[in-house]
Amino acid sequence: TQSTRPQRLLNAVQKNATRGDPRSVVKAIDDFCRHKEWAMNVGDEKGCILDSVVSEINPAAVLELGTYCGYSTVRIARLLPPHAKLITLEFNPDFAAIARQVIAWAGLEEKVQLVEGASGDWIPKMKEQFGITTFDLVFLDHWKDRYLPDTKLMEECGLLRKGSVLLADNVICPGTPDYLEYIRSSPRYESRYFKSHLEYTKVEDGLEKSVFKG
Ligand SMILES: O=C(NC/C=C/[C@H]1O[C@@H](n2cnc(C(F)(F)F)c2)[C@H](O)[C@@H]1O)c1cc([N+](=O)[O-])cc(O)c1O
Ligand SMILES: [Mg+2]
Repeated sequence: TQSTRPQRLLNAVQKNATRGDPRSVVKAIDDFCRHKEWAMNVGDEKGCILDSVVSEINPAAVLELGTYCGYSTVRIARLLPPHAKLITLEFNPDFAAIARQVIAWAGLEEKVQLVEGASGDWIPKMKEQFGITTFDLVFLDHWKDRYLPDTKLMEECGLLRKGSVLLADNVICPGTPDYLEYIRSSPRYESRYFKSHLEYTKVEDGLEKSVFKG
């Protein structure tokens, strides 16, 4: 049977990274995607911007929308203080199965809760299911047409507090025009664009960091 790209990415991690060493897992995936097969991880260039935002916030509660193979999950979780929690949502069970193994290889299972399903189903249940009051950081990297509806849903469900940070990948490529329009024109957010490049390419892309004003 043919292997899938996520399976080949996991194989590269298990072959080239050291168990329990998140940095080596991140490097193994970046090397694989740069030299073997491109994959839609946030990547090393935008990943450094992600790292700086995570380190600045030092969040206790993080939500990631779009786990895929777990690359940004590992990038974020490796920087979290003890007892901090990262909940990552993944819709595709095959991707989730790969991501669980990548997260385990990095030795970060304790800090990560991978939840399978749709954002529309899970966002309203975050408080009751996981004892979350509000998220300090949300990383949006899932289907680009879901960024806006899910942001509105998080607002409605009271999951954002004054100072909560939304960090959105791909606001240029593939692009999230309705989300950008909303977040940049809303008086309830202070937004800033971090110009970068689409992972492993020279194409422009960037991250939009938006602070909720409550
Ligand atoms: O399409 C892109 N990303 C879509 C990413 C989608 C990923 O998010 C999951 N998801 C869907 N709903 C949920 C929720 F919320 F329910 F959990 C999670 C999907 O199953 C998939 O693994 C993309 C494309 C390019 N590109 O260059 O084409 C570059 C990138 O960085 C990208 O992120
Ligand atoms: Mg992305």
